[in-house]
Amino acid sequence: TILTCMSLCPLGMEPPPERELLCIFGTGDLGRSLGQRLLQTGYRVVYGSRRPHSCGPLPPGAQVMSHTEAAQLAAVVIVCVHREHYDFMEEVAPQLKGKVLVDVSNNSKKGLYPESNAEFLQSLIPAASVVKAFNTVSAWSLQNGPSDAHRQVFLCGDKAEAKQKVRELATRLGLSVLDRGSLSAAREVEDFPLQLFPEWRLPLCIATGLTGFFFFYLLIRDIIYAYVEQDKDISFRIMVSLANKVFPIVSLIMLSLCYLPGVMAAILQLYRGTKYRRFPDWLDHWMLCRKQLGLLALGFAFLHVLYTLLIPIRYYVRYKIREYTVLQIRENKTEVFDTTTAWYTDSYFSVGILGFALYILLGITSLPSVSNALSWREFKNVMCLRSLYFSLYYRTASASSP
Ligand SMILES: NC(=O)C1=CN([C@@H]2O[C@H](COP(=O)(O)OP(=O)(O)OC[C@H]3O[C@@H](n4cnc5c(N)ncnc54)[C@H](OP(=O)(O)O)[C@@H]3O)[C@@H](O)[C@H]2O)C=CC1
Ligand SMILES: [Cu+2]
Repeated sequence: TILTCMSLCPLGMEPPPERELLCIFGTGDLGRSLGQRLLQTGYRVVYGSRRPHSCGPLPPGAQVMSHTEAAQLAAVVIVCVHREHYDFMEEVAPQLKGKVLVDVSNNSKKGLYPESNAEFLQSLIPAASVVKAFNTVSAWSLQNGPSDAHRQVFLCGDKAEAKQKVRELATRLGLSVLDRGSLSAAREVEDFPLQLFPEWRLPLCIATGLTGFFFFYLLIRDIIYAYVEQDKDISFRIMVSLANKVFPIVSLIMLSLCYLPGVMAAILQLYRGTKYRRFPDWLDHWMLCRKQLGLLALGFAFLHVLYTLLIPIRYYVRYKIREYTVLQIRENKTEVFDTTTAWYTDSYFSVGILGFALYILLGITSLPSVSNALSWREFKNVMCLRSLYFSLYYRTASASSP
């Protein structure tokens, strides 16, 4: 633990022994942030730029010169330039012979180019050893101290020595390094930053679609129907009552959508008699966004809890209670206390709260850092408990509602 802690803690790192000089091409956002961190770590940094005299403020202590001059000075060159501009590299090629070239670039879309950026760079400068790294860290997080999610650096390259050099560099920066193999893995590594959002897109669309559908359905069924049939205006119910019907419905559907693909995948494997075949694309995609479906379901359940807690302070509810009390007084009647109802409503709330607590527990355990610390059996028990509470909650809920 102490060892990993030290490798993660930038301030606890030893500075490089002989204040090694590194070269960075490009004085843009990433070039500056990376240079600043490297200088803080104890490296010396020289920038290679198209305009060494007018490139704006650079981190204090850094030198700046032309690409050719800068490349000559260092054994490692970090290319912080977009792939579209890589053609300038060919002019620098003679100075890059035998050097380690670090490719940090990302693309804005998948499949934009036939080969990965790193392989493209290697083909431009065959005499250098290209290593892909740092593309998953951001300039922003480098400046503001990387959080856990932005600590991970994926490395790949064909020359072991070159990779080792970059690995050392990343470790000194307080980043954790994962070796992804040879340069042919660069394409996959370049896709990582693009994969952050697609997993949310589908779940968000489903959530919006379901919310919209059930809102309009309930609007017609409850409010417009009452208006047309009985000429009653109960449109104020849209704000709380209607919303509080939509949220739990959407939450439960999303929760089932979160578990359904796992069951379907299991059935498919049993049917095929093997687990060594790919799932159809739609199922694969669905399986990959289960966590997001579950987290959105949790969000909707949370809204449902808030809206339910709000009920007693609503004007409408207070009015109804007062009206009923006055009616009893007028008619000189007394409502008898019904123990069964008391039991029903209390257990309804209590099981609801416990169910929600377990829902949250499930949400927390699905966070990578927590689930890594749990064994599979612990995780499974959390899930079983939760579904037990849910079935209890909805049984009491249906029994207690009029
Ligand atoms: N910003 C980020 O958070 C991250 C960026 N990256 C990758 O890092 C690379 C650089 O990104 P970023 O710093 O944000 O980009 P910027 O646009 O901020 O900077 C790019 C730099 O490239 C140089 N440049 C621009 N055009 C040319 C050209 N025609 N020929 C030679 N050099 C040129 C310029 O430096 P000069 O004027 O000094 O020559 C410029 O400052 C990209 O490949 C990006 O995908 C990867 C991870 C995170
Ligand atoms: Cu409920």
